[in-house]
Amino acid sequence: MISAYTVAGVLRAESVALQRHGPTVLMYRAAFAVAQAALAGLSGHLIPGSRALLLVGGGNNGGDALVAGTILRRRGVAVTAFLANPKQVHEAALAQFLKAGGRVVVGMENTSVATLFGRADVIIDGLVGIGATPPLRPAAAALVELANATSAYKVAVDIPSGVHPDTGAAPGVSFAADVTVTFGGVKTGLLAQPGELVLAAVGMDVSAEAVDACSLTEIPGLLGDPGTRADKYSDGVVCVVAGSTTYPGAAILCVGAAVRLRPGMVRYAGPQAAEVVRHWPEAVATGTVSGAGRSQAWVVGPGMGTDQDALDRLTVVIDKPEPVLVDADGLTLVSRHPHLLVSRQLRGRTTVLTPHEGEFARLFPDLDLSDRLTATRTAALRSHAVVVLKGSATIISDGAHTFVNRTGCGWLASAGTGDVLSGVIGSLLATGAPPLTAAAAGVFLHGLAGERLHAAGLAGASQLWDHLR
Ligand SMILES: NC(=O)C1=CN([C@@H]2O[C@H](COP(=O)(O)OP(=O)(O)OC[C@H]3O[C@@H](n4cnc5c(N)ncnc54)[C@H](O)[C@@H]3O)[C@@H](O)[C@H]2O)[C@@H](O)CC1
Ligand SMILES: [K+]
Repeated sequence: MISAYTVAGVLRAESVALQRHGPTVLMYRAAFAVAQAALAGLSGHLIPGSRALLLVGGGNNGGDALVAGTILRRRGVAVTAFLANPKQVHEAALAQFLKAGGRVVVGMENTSVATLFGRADVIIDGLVGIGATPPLRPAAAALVELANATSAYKVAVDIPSGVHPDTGAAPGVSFAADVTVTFGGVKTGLLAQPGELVLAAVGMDVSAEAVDACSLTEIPGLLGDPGTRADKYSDGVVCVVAGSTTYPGAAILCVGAAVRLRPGMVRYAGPQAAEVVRHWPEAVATGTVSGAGRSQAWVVGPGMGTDQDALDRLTVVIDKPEPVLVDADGLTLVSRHPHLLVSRQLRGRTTVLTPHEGEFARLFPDLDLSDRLTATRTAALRSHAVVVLKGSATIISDGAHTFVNRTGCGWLASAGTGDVLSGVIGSLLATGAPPLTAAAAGVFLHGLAGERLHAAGLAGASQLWDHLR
């Protein structure tokens, strides 16, 4: 797991490190890591003769960029610094940069800006770091837009400018980093960002400042070994309540994910019982929820529709004492009938909600989705549920602990993959895993399966099955 830190925590650790090492050493270490990342991005180019462009703001973040530029300059890279705020620039870093033969550009009118950006092989974003709050001022925003329009390799210093370091919110334009080199500790706002993340310790000890927003890398340790369990019942039974005559595929995808993930028993209850058994002879299927038999967890909603019949099925499942995962049409129905969730909440029953952003907005219309971390945490606290906000970086929270997932790839946003995810998480819930662990691990495995499928040159929700075990 990657622990993450708020700006306040990093600043406390930084003040200790500054006393011990002094500002010059810290900045040099930070800049060295940035220069290394830039050189790695230039691989394939001849280093002497390649071009780097620095976007330099008025604070220490700009100072880091200038020192990184100095290091690159000494390696033979042609480096130009665009000073966004020439009246306020890190003087010592600028002096070193000029001494090393760096070139400085001030203001848009002094040069052919398009040529400058268009020719750059690498662009280093040192406009603002953790000392600023987005949105960016217009001058900085304009530079970021120019940079984002190029195909240069993009390196962000500490945090992509325009991204809130604590929350990951980007209320305006933000630097589209290929890699972010962050110092001391990973800022919580970075966990939800796309792109590679490099941590440069620089000599700060942040251990006392960890917060509980994590990225998952240690799934096997979180889940037990299914091979050691005794029989089909001891591993937990999940019952899937999904599908309709309009959407039979959702039932098959959701059941299939559960069947393929774990060898224990999978039940299905709904109008697609015959189709489900035709696809998955392992599943035990029945037409009605009341006829489904005992289960240790329930998945309700994918493709079930939103008519009275669907509402009736949902209402029966909602009343179950076991953990219930509500997805898709189930979420739409819950947003129309909020008392259904409240009844589980009042009885202290485990609920997992897996909305995409549209469903989230219907469920929690007042929560601001430009800050996805806070929105998910608040939704979890309010609903007493584990909330899984799906997206390019899926966020999983029970209100107290928050995970941010970094596995997956773009096509996982396509139709049917959500049904597979519900089956995966439901299947893990049935093992008795703590709901937050089941949800976070399920999202991780689903993303990993997507990555493997993509690497194999394939895409399609039903093929995810082959990569789940
Ligand atoms: N934590 C550490 O130990 C280290 C921190 N360092 C760097 O120092 C940075 C923090 O430096 P500072 O505190 O000087 O702050 P920043 O450099 O992050 O930001 C301050 C600058 O941003 C401008 N600014 C503020 N709001 C803005 C907005 N909305 N739009 C555009 N410009 C805006 C200010 O006018 C000022 O010039 C870190 O992010 C990191 O890059 C490094 O020097 C290495 C060591
Ligand atoms: K930056």
